[in-house]
Amino acid sequence: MIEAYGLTKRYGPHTAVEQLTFQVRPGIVTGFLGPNGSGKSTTMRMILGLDEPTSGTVTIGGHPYRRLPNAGRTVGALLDAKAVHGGRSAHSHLLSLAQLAGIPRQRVDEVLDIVGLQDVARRRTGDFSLGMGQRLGIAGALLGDPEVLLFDEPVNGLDPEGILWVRNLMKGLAAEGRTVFVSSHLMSEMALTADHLVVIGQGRLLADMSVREFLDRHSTGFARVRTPDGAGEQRQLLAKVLAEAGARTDPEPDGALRVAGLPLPRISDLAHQHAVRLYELSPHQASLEEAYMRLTQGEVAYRSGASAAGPAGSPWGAPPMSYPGPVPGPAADPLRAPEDPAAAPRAEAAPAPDAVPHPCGTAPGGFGESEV
Ligand SMILES: Nc1ncnc2c1ncn2[C@@H]1O[C@H](COP(=O)(O)OP(=O)(O)OP(=O)(O)O)[C@@H](O)[C@H]1O
Repeated sequence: MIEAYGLTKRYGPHTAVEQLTFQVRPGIVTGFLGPNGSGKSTTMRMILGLDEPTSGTVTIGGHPYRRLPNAGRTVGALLDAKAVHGGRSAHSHLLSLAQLAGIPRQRVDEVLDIVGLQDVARRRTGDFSLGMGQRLGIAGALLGDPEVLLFDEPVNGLDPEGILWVRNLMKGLAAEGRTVFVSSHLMSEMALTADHLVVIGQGRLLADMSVREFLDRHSTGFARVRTPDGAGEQRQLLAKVLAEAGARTDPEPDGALRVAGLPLPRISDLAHQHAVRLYELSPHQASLEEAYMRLTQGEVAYRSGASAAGPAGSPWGAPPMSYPGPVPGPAADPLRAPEDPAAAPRAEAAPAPDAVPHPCGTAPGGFGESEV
């Protein structure tokens, strides 16, 4: 169990994390969600003893990370998949970590097998793709067969098959009774992976509840209504009538109307009274992604200038970023802001934990350059 109480981190005048109190329980996957710059990595670094809280506490199994007995075996983490010496092979990287933590050599082959890197185990990690690097980072986290696992954006760079694999891995680890805390800015992915959500915005707690409860609380129902003439006169008349009755209406790209604020029978009655024929009248629930966008609206630290006003006719007013839906390419990632050097986390000199490799793959004192 991970427990944070009043966790706060300030960098000079900037508050990165503010009064966070939450628990991460064993046996389930807990998703840690927030837009870019909301404080997820800072929180994870404090959990792992890599950053000192300005105030508040965070413990794993009742101990601060640095006082954990056998931390290297109790906690595994993937923080930054790129934090690997590019000249070393995957095998030698993992072997160094294993040796420092007193983990038997054969475990290296086991974790390489689990993450599917056995065929490239002797290749330079510098030649690895982003996805292979993620798999290597996950292998490092699993090395000590730990009870508590933290993953910071583990699906970054993975293809659909890799994403599915990570999802099943997380669920499997939780099913074994482990504590699994996984950060993401993609609600759609978390909806399929997590049982519980901790959502933050600008360092503050926005939600701490099950995925089901999150949906029930934050998503709103709406109706889709379609007239035979698409965006023609009939639809215009219906939109006017529904708006007069108190509904919010928004045009959908396919010519339908999205109607919120009126029950379906009332929409049907109004259409009938005004002789508007309907080809569709169907109930819908906003997706988890939409619910998340609504919740974090106004909590986005870095926003894209082009889309800051939101799409025309957005049912959510002016969301912090346009959400174009499942479009391939960079636009599919609604919360990724353009590169902002000011937003890049800077390494903070923190006293090294005990002389064991850190679960996120960084070893106190550094590793040698040569193959082991
Ligand atoms: N060492 C640091 N010094 C100063 N500011 C920092 C430092 N580390 C993080 N920050 C700031 O704290 C805020 C939270 O950053 P953090 O990296 O924790 O967010 P995040 O939610 O993990 O973002 P992302 O999803 O982009 O990784 C940001 O405004 C960031 O610029």
